[in-house]
Amino acid sequence: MKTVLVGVGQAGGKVATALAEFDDEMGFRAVRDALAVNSAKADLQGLPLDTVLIGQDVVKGHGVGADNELGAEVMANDAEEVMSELSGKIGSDTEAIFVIAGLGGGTGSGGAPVLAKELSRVYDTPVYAIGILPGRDEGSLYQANAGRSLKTLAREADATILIDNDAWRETGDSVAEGMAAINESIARRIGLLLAAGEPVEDRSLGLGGGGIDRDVAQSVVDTSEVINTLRSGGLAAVGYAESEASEEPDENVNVVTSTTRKALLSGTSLPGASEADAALLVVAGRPDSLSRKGVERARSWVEEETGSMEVRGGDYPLDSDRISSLVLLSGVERSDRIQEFMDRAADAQAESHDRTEGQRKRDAAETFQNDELDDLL
Ligand SMILES: Nc1nc2c(ncn2[C@@H]2O[C@H](COP(=O)(O)OP(=O)(O)OP(=O)(O)O)[C@@H](O)[C@H]2O)c(=O)[nH]1
Repeated sequence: MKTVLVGVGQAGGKVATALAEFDDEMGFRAVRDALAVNSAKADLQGLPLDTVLIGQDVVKGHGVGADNELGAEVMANDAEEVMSELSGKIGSDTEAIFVIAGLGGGTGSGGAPVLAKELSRVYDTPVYAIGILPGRDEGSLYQANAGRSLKTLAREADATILIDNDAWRETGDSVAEGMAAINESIARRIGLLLAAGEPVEDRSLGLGGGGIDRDVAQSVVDTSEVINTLRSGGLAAVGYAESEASEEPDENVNVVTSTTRKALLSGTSLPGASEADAALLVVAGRPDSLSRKGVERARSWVEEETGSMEVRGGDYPLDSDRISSLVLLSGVERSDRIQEFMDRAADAQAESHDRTEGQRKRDAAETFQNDELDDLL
């Protein structure tokens, strides 16, 4: 999937960098170009990407200090410059544009929905967002910011893949300590998803050694399958797990099914999200040891677990000693994790509005429709 990345804000710039570097190291060539946009000059310095500094006349390069309304405003004011920089990167062969941002801060939280809206207005190419949710311990301003940003982003982007900053945190790690590891996890998952539709070069993938055999490394999962899985719009999540494989396909039936189970039940970017409108399963491994039966069983299991009849899938030939499963879930609005997050965001906003607490029981899917949480735009 030929992709252009735009990282907005600090988290956006760092994750876009991690993803572009992963794609490059693996030789996937799915990431065709990347741009980092920020209102804080210091956060752009040192990034190995092209950059645009926004809001210079307002915040003088110092960032918007977690004020996401100001983040939205400076992006709107300087959208022309950002779009002009992007017009040199987005070509007729671009298959997707990814806007990446941490939703709890200011620049990315406010700027990403504004940019997604503008990109959708100008380009026919699908515009997807990767939205990073603040960890539970990040404070109510971050929760409220993320709630408003997510509500708006979900409306403006064609789909929003959510990453929960608590998802892959080791016990005892603070969010800050775990950040590099989280960014690597995001890069691997999204990187493999983007690569699924691309032919790959003959080099090691780092999945237990070995290189990719050019003769068999064709794209089995087509880019259109990723796009169709995300077509229902709304919120999405990715799950991933890998395990040691046996040489014989028959011995790998259970490896494929158990790895897929692990990917969905304990490896997703949004813990607890398993109910979905649509899903895509990509099982990667050495073709002569990959069990077709295992892949079919895993796909049926994903259908049962997600409650979706729209589960696409395929295997991805990879000369590796390991078998890995990547699951893309689309339409996860009804998950408990989203419900819990939207409740927290609405409470945090109510607190900041100095309101007495309203009705406590909310339906997260409805929170996207009603006015309990203010839109940002
Ligand atoms: N996964 C991940 N999350 C990050 C990273 N850096 C910051 N975050 C999260 O992103 C949110 C804050 O967003 P930032 O990107 O730092 O803020 P910003 O968009 O630059 O906005 P301002 O600094 O307020 O102008 C918080 O929830 C952080 O936990 C990162 O490198 N990786």
